[in-house]
Amino acid sequence: MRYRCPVTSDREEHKCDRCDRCLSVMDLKDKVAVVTGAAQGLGRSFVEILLKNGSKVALIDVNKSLGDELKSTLDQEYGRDRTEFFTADVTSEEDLKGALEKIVKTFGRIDILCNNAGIINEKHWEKTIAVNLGGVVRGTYLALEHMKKENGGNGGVIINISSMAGLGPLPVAPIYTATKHGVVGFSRAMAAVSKLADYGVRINILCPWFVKTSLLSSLNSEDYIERFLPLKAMSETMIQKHGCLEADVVAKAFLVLVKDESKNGDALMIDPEGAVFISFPQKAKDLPSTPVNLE
Ligand SMILES: NC(=O)C1=CN([C@@H]2O[C@H](COP(=O)(O)OP(=O)(O)OC[C@H]3O[C@@H](n4cnc5c(N)ncnc54)[C@H](O)[C@@H]3O)[C@@H](O)[C@H]2O)C=CC1
Ligand SMILES: CCCCC/C=C\C=C\C(=O)C/C=C\C/C=C\CCCC(=O)O
Repeated sequence: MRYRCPVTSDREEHKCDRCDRCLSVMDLKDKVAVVTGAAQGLGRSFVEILLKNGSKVALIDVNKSLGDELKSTLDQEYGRDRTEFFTADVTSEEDLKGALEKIVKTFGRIDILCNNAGIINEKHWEKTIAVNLGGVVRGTYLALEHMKKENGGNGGVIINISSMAGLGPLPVAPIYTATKHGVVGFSRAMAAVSKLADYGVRINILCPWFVKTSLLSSLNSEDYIERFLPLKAMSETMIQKHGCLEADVVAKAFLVLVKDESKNGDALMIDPEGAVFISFPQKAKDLPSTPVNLE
């Protein structure tokens, strides 16, 4: 059957820059992907969309029982050789290093990493920083050792999960906001490093609006919001007004960041109105600004 562009309907050579033929697109068939925080919620949706696109997926989570349960569900649908579950806490260097080494032993390589594990806990804020920012830094550094071309890796792509709270403030959760801004800054800087040092690895960021997962129930726990409890109604109003995303919709945006080879250091924001790439200026000096008179 002759090719027909799904965007322009062209049958001949063309340049719409929107279809798979015009864009440089990563083929996920037989690629090896790793997802942290994979046992439920967004992580689970990322695992499933990678499997549907032909990848093998290593699931990492601190919750062993949920991870084992998901592994047996996936075995029935995709076959036993397509996934493996590894128990690891992303705050532990020993755990995560060990898990990635076992993954390379099992599957032979790592092509895709999604640093997704995250929590909201404003009371135990040091833990929130350790998981949300520390886990992303650790995962990125450890996986690059296996993925970068200078070490004999095949290159690939790392997707770090931030939030819209990585682009603007979520008043009910200042520490969470700080970690998610940190994920954006770290990922952009590492994307520049990867390009300059020719690692062959793209590093991108996903920034979702509120999603229907167990994380949302943090909003109902005084233990998690602590001193910011009076601001709880503000977040509830935001959700009532704009709605809440389904995890499988966010997974479609994740897939764009994985596949589009032209994206490195890019942040994709997704809310109930749709998905948009965020335009950051190249330099801080190019940010919108207002002069201040110091005299
Ligand atoms: N649900 C939402 O509204 C939004 C979530 N996000 C981000 O998406 C990511 C996933 O969140 P959800 O799926 O909503 O949460 P979730 O609570 O449904 O799932 C998180 C998973 O991470 C695992 N996990 C937690 N700490 C871990 C650790 N130290 N090591 C390994 N695994 C660990 C949990 O066991 C759980 O399986 C997080 O980074 C979150 O900040 C971003 C925007 C909105
Ligand atoms: C401590 C309880 C918080 C409960 C909220 C639960 C989950 C939230 C997860 C998020 O990542 C939040 C996602 C989107 C909203 C973030 C910022 C608001 C928009 C900022 C802006 O528009 O400038």
